[in-house]
Amino acid sequence: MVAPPDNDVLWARSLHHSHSGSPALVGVSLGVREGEILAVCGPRGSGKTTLLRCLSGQLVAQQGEVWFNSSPVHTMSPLLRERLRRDRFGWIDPEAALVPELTAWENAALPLLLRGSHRGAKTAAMEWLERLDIGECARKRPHALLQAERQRVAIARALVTTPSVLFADEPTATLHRADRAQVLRTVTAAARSHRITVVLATHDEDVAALADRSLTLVDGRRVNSLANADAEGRAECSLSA
Ligand SMILES: Nc1ncnc2c1ncn2[C@@H]1O[C@H](COP(=O)(O)OP(=O)(O)OP(=O)(O)O)[C@@H](O)[C@H]1O
Repeated sequence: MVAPPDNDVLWARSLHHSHSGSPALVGVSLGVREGEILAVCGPRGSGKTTLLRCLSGQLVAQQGEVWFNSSPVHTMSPLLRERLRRDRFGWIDPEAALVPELTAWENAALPLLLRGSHRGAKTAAMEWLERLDIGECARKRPHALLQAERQRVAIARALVTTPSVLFADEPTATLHRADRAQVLRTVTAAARSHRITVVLATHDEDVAALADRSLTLVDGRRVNSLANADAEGRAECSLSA
């Protein structure tokens, strides 16, 4: 087992994974630099979600390696992987799964509350809700929120711990076009200002254009990697993959 390059926060080598015998990832390798925003593009069923789940330690690929900050994720115990996800990663799903009994701010603060970081949890959650333009919804429960508002709460929850890496799986797929651009700009600006590395799965070219770099999967295989010359406010471009 050879350790990855020091300057990649996340690194994967030759990932292979099948679901019930049908291949979802076929030899995918990549590296992501600290603070980089990488878009993982590809049509439906091309393996984007499976790749994000392998990189974040939710799933261990049947073959291949995943490293986070020079630690092998693929050989970690389930408990260590869970801790890694809780302490260092944020995750946004296409549709918000919020706790119905909790208010918006309590949902957003949940990762901090679960860590036992009660002090400052509400302030941090409120700051993210304000930044995502839903501060006035803080006391509402999910059933009283619009779908777009629920998704913003889920985004606030993913950012509230200031994770090292944010995994965003089609984070704006359920939003209207106008909402989509604004939410994505907020997320990418927040990531850049806090040096959060982002791995963003999308099949939308407009979304991918906000990243520093994009790679494309087709039928579970990597077909290219492009630096986005005009990504907004981008950090220095990484060509490490
Ligand atoms: N839990 C599962 N059980 C069986 N097959 C699965 C499972 N998850 C994914 N697949 C299959 O694996 C392949 C890759 O799916 P994946 O969800 O990773 O792709 P995707 O690019 O994220 O697609 P989408 O844009 O539709 O979410 C697809 O053929 C999909 O049907």
